[in-house]
Amino acid sequence: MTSRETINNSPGKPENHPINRLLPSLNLHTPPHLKDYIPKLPSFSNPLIHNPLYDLSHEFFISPHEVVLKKILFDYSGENSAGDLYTCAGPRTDICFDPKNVKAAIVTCGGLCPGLNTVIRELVVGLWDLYGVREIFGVMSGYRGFCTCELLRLNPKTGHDWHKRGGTVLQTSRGGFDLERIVHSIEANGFNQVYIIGGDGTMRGAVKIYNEVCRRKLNISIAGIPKTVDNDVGIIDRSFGFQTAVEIAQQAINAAHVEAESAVNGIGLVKLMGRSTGHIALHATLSSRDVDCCLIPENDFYLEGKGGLFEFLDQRLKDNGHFVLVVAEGAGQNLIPRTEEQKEERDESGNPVFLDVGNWLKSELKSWWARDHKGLFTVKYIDPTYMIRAVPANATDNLYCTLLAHSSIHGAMAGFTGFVTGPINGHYAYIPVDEVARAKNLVNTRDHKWAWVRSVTNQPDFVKS
Ligand SMILES: Nc1ncnc2c1ncn2[C@@H]1O[C@H](COP(=O)(O)OP(=O)(O)OP(=O)(O)O)[C@@H](O)[C@H]1O
Ligand SMILES: O=P(O)(O)OC[C@H]1O[C@](O)(CO)[C@@H](O)[C@@H]1O
Ligand SMILES: [Mg+2]
Repeated sequence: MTSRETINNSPGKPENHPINRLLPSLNLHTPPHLKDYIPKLPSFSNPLIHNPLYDLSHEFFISPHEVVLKKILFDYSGENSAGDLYTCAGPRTDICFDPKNVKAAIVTCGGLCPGLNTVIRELVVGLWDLYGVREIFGVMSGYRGFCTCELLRLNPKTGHDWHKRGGTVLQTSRGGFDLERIVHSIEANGFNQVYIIGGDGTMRGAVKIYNEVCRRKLNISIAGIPKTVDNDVGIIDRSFGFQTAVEIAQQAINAAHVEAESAVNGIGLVKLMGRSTGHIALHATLSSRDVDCCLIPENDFYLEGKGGLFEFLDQRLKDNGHFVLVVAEGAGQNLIPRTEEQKEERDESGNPVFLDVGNWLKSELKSWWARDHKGLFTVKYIDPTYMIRAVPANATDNLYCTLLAHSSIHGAMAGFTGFVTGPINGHYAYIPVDEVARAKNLVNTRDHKWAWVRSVTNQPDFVKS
């Protein structure tokens, strides 16, 4: 349902200006709208027009033509250097739901992430205060809650302090996705706005729900809110809770550094979350500056021989007497010996189950030292695991969650559906959910950030010569 229009008018520029060459290559990624399949959708005035708290005189409402440019830095003299435009998020003058008739459902799926409770709280407060919606329900325990019909009635009073709490008051789960039962439950309960908060797996589920709702031509808006502590969701700038997680990860690295420095040939080994992406490890490394080597899933490494980890570590121990090693949980999985059964292991959502790279590294380090060295040697392994994600959001993430939730409400009220809300270059946008479900945000080991890690740590590139 994603429509891509080509923009080809260029007001105010001389015909031969080089920037004109960009215009044919701009793609507008419009989120689906209920009108796509319900042509006679009613229209209502946005109640914010009568809200005395808002100054409507200056660019308050978003026009249908306001867009956010994905790639804001480009060379306009080059070929194919322009890019993608996304619909600007925010309130519209006309909305497609009468707030009196809105019945909203909110669900959280997948792993925890700091800020989940803030998003839930702000969805409730925003629906209630901005639009006057009174029928708001939490669906308990992820997608499974639609099937069991476990609902929790929500209002701003019940959720007033949720932004101060880690976790999700609605509980979450993996697996249990049953499309038929979910859409049946949405219809049977009379929900006409469904807010789905989750990561890449959740968004793949949201695409299926949206497609089925669309096929049945139901007047129901499906709104996705991207959540993942790993920061692996593509297109958007970053996911909420990520900064909080990086902050907490610092504490683990600090402790590892203190332990390593205080021992003879001390190694401080920290394993951080990051299933298939090393964003947390990378950002924590860059912020800390105490890290000697950072291992991420996007950059293969090896232990023995020239250019390997042990050679580097040996030299650092000789130079500094200690070593801090940060490893993302998804790194080195191809190096750890495993049984056929372990290779096949999946969690309830179908995600591969990892072996503990930290424990494996610890044991490899000890064997290496015993084999090739004499004298004292200590490895202190710190695995903060869930501690970095089971905390309340920090101030920045709390604000982000609030804007995200309110932008999402404005989008659903305006009749958008099958969309995800997220910041693109600092501006909130509505992105087709199928694009978000496909886009993966990996660490680009060829960009300046990874180069910066290499220059801070001086670690090898692990490319075998
Ligand atoms: N391809 C898919 N189709 C339908 N549902 C899916 C799909 N992939 C995952 N899901 C469902 O989405 C929910 C969450 O998925 P998953 O456990 O992979 O977490 P996630 O949303 O990726 O979040 P995170 O990885 O940040 O923890 C689960 O209920 C799972 O069954
Ligand atoms: O919550 P679970 O099922 O233990 O899964 C943990 C995984 O969830 C995440 O926190 C988010 O995907 C990963 O970093 C981690 O591998
Ligand atoms: Mg995921």
